[in-house]
Amino acid sequence: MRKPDGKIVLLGDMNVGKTSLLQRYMERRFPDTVSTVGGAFYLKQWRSHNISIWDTAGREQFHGLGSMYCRGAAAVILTYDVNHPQSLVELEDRFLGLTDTANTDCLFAIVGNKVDLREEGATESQEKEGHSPGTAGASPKVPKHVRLEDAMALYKKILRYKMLDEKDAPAAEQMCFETSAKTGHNVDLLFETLFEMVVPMILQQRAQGPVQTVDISSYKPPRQTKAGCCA
Ligand SMILES: Nc1nc2c(ncn2[C@@H]2O[C@H](COP(=O)(O)OP(=O)(O)OP(=O)(O)O)[C@@H](O)[C@H]2O)c(=O)[nH]1
Ligand SMILES: [Mg+2]
Repeated sequence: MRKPDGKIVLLGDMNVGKTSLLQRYMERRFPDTVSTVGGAFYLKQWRSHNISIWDTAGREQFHGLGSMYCRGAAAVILTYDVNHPQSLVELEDRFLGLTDTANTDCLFAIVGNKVDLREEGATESQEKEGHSPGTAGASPKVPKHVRLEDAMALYKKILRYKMLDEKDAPAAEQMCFETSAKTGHNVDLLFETLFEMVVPMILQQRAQGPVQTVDISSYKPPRQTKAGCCA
């Protein structure tokens, strides 16, 4: 097997559809999945480059592995479920910190998956209320879904967290996607946009030295201090 030239990592809460997105893209299907244990990766040849795409486990018990998988990443796909606003909150609270080990010029994509369910839900509730799809005038409700603007706001927050100038980074409109692993909506667009952005980084990395790779055998769980936590 050839050594990967660059790395992309999928992060996000359990059940948001990381594995399904990757399988939709790589295998062109939407199979039943089981919750990921640890992590797994696919190798994608894009032009003359090999890009590894790492699928990680969203389950809390594997959280410690996340930063190891992100080491040396050229891009991170932060994934949430558009039907679960909390999954977007978790990206900031639980997953963003894991990306500190990624490349300093790491790209971030924010991906709201399962849009097919949102569309299905909207049609059902419109039917219940006697509206045909697309009819205006439904009573205002507390939003049950994540709006794309919320994802874009998070993207801008991430740039600030990484101390990147908005002018130098790709625009939020370009890096925030809404997808469906079930229907395939925007899945190719997501991965291929990132590949196109990652290739110049690979060329730059090559000029600078070898790519960092993940060595699972070297992972050591964090040592517990007596006090249980440290400042
Ligand atoms: N309707 C719909 N269901 C989806 C979509 N993507 C994933 N699912 C379903 O959501 C469930 C979880 O999907 P996974 O891909 O296993 O989620 P995950 O993020 O990899 O979860 P962990 O491995 O536990 O972190 C499965 O039942 C999928 O079939 C989607 O776009 N639409
Ligand atoms: Mg998974």
